[in-house]
Amino acid sequence: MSENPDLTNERASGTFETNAMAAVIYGSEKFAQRRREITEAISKIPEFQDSHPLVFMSREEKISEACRKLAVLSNYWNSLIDTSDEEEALHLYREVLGLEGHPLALHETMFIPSLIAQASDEQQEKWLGRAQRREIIGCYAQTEMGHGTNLRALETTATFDISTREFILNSPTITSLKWWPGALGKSANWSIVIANLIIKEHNYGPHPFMVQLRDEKSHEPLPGITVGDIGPKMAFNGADNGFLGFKNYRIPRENMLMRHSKVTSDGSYIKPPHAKIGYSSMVKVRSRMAMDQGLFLASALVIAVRYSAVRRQGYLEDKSREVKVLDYQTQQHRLFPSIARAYAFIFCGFETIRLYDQLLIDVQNGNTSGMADLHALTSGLKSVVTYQTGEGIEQARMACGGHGYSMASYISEIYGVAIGGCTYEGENMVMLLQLARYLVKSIEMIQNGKSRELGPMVAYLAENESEIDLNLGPNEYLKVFEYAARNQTWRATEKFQKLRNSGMSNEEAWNQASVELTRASRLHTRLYIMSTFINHVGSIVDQKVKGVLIDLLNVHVTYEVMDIGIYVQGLLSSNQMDLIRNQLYVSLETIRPNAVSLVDSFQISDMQLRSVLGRRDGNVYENLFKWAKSSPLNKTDVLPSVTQYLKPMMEKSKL
Ligand SMILES: CCCCCCCC/C=C\CCCCCCCCCCCC(=O)SCCNC(=O)CCNC(=O)[C@H](O)C(C)(C)COP(=O)(O)OP(=O)(O)OC[C@H]1O[C@@H](n2cnc3c(N)ncnc32)[C@H](O)[C@@H]1OP(=O)(O)O
Ligand SMILES: Cc1cc2nc3c(=O)[nH]c(=O)nc-3n(C[C@H](O)[C@H](O)[C@H](O)COP(=O)(O)OP(=O)(O)OC[C@H]3O[C@@H](n4cnc5c(N)ncnc54)[C@H](O)[C@@H]3O)c2cc1C
Repeated sequence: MSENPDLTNERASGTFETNAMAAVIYGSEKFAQRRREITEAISKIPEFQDSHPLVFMSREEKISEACRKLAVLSNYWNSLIDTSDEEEALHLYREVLGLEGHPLALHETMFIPSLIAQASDEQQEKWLGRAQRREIIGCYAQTEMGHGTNLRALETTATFDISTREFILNSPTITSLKWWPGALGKSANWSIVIANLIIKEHNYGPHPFMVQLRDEKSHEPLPGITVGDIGPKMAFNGADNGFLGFKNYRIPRENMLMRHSKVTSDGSYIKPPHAKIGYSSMVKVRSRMAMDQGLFLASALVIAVRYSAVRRQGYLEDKSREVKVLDYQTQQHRLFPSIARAYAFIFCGFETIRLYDQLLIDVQNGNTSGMADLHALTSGLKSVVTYQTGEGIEQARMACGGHGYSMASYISEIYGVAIGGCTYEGENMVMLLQLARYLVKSIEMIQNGKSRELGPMVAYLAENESEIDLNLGPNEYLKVFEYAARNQTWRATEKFQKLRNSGMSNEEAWNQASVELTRASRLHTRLYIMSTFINHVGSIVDQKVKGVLIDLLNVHVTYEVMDIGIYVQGLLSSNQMDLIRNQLYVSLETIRPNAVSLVDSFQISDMQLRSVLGRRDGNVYENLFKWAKSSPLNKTDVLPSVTQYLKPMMEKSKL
C-alpha cells in the first residue's frame, strides 16, 4: 500500500535531509549509517519478527519470545554488528527485542560493565570472556526487599572464613532477600551480588561478589540458594525480575571482585582508592540514561507527530475539509517542546557516556578525582530526564486521543518502561538530593573565598547578575536559567544553614530544606541540558540542519524559561515574559513544516516502534482495523464466557 499522502506532503515540506539530521543526532555519519545498515539487515531475517503482536501475549509468552529471539541472535551476532561497539549492540537489541525487557538486558548493561570496572585482571581473564561470549548469563543483585536507596543498610552478608578462605553468604531476614534484579528470577546463572563484607566481626560495608546461582548444565538453583520471579510489573514484563536468598552459601575468596578493594588469604582488608568506587556500575547506567530516555521520548513522539499529521479533526478557516490535528497550536505546544527535549537529552547522553568512558580510564590509572563530579551530574540528569520523559510521553499519548489509549499505539508500554527509570538506579528525589550535596558544598566554597576552585559546571554560582536582553538569542536565555538556578541554590543552601545554625541537627536541617534543595538540583540540571543543547547546535556544520536545530532550540529555550517563570520573577518584567511567550508561539509555527522530518530523523524503524498509529507509511485506519481483528477475543464470535455466564443470566432475567 502506498504512503498516506498527508505524510508524503509533510515530508516534502521538510527543509533538510533526514539522514544528515540523523548523523547529528547519533553523533556521526558513520554510526547513523551503521544503524540503518543494521536495521536493513535485520528486516531480512524473518525469525526476528514478532511471532504475533507482543501486546496480545501473556508474560510467559513475552519472556519465551524474547529468549527465542536471543537464541536466533546468537547465530547472527558477529555478522550484524561490530561486537566491540556498545552503541551498535544496543541498537541491535532495541531493534530485535524492543523495550519490554529481556533476559540479557542486565547482563549487558550491568553484569559485564561491573566485571570491567570491578574485577581484577585475573578475574576478568576467568569470567569476562565467558560473559561476553554469553556462555553464562549474569545479573546485578543489589536491592533488597527492605532496602534499595540506602545501600548502607543492606543486610546480606559475606563473612570471611579464614580457615577455608571462603566467603559465607547469608540473607538473615525476609527484608534482606534480594528483590528486583532483572533476569535473576529465571534466566541468570551468575550474578554480581552486593553484600556486606564481614571479616573478624568487622563490617566493611557493601562490596561486589561474583556468585554462581544455578548449575550450568541443569540450570537448577544451587543448594543454599532460594531464587524466583517477583511477578508482573507495571511494564518490563519481558524481563524476569527476581528474588534471591542465601543460606550459608560458600564462595571462594577469589570471587570477591578485587580490582579496587581486596581481602588477602590471611583476612587482611585493603581499602579502595575511593570509598564509593564500588558504586561504579550504577554511575555507568546513570550515564547512559539521558540517551536511553531520550530515545523512549523520541519513540512516543514519532508516533504522536506522524499520527497528528494524518488525523483530521475539526476545522480552521477552510470548512470543506477537517484539518490535521498537528495544525492546532495546542497540539504543537503539547508536542514540539518535547521534540526539543528528546534531541537535548540524546546530546546530553552522548556527553555523559563519553565522560563515563574517560572516568573509567582515569580510575584504572589510579585517578579518582572525577568521580564526585560525574556522580553529581548523572544523579541530577537521570532524575530530570526520566521525569520529563514520562511527562512528554503522557502528553504524546493524550495528543493521540482515544487511539492513544489503545495498546495499538504502544505508547502506554513505552511510558511504563520509561518511568521505571524514575525509580531504578536510585529513586529520583534521593538522587536530586545527592546533587544538592554537591551544590551546597559549592556554595560553601564560595562563602569561604574559594570560588576559583569551583569546577566549570558550578562556576556560575559565584557570578553576579547581569542585564538580560532577550532579543539576543539562546545565550541570553541561558543567563536567565543561570539566574534561576543560582538564586534557588543560594536560597536553599541558606535555608539549610540557617536551620542548622539555629541548633537543629545536620540531618534534620537537611530534611527541612530538602524540597528547596531538590528544586535547586532540578534547575541546575535543566541549565546543564540547555547549555549542552546550545553548544551542540553551535558545533554543527551542515547549514540546513543547523538552521532547523536553531529553530528547535528557540522552542526549547522559550518553553523552558516560561516553565520556570516563578523563579525569574525578580529578573524579568511581565513585558519581557509576554515577549518570551510570543517568541515561543512564533517558534512553534516556524518548526511546524519540519515536525514530521524532525521525528523521522530519529530513524526508529516500524519493527522497533510496534505502533499502528506511528507507522512510517501513515496508513493508520486500515491497519488499526486489521490489528483489532487479530485480537484473541475475536477468534470466535461467541465467547465461552457469554455461553457460560451471560446467556444463562439473560435467560434467567426473562423469566
Ligand atoms: C539503562 C541502560 C539501558 C540500556 C538499554 C538499551 C535499550 C535496550 C532497550 C530495551 C531493553 C530494556 C533494558 C533496560 C535495562 C533496564 C536497566 C534497569 C537497571 C536497574 C538496575 C538497578 O536499579 S541496580 C540498583 C540501583 N540502586 C541504586 O541506585 C541505589 C541508590 N543509592 C545509592 O547510590 C547510594 O545509596 C547513595 C548515593 C544514595 C548514598 O550512598 P551512601 O550512603 O554510601 O553515601 P552518602 O549519601 O553518605 O554520601 C557520601 C559521599 O559519597 C558520595 N558518593 C555517593 N555515591 C557516589 C558515587 N557513585 N561516586 C562518587 N561519590 C559518590 C556522595 O556524593 C557523598 O559525598 P560528600 O562529599 O560527602 O557529599
Ligand atoms: C524496573 C526496575 C528494575 C530494577 N532492576 C534492578 C536490578 O537489576 N538490580 C537491583 O539491584 N535493583 C533493581 N531495581 C531496584 C531499584 O534500584 C530500586 O527500587 C531503587 O533504587 C529505589 O529504591 P527503593 O525501591 O528502596 O525505594 P525507596 O528508597 O524505598 O523509596 C520510597 C520513597 O522513599 C523516598 N526516600 C527514600 N530515601 C529517602 C531519603 N534519604 N530522602 C528522601 N526521600 C527518600 C523516595 O524518594 C521514595 O519516594 C529495579 C527497579 C525497577 C523498578
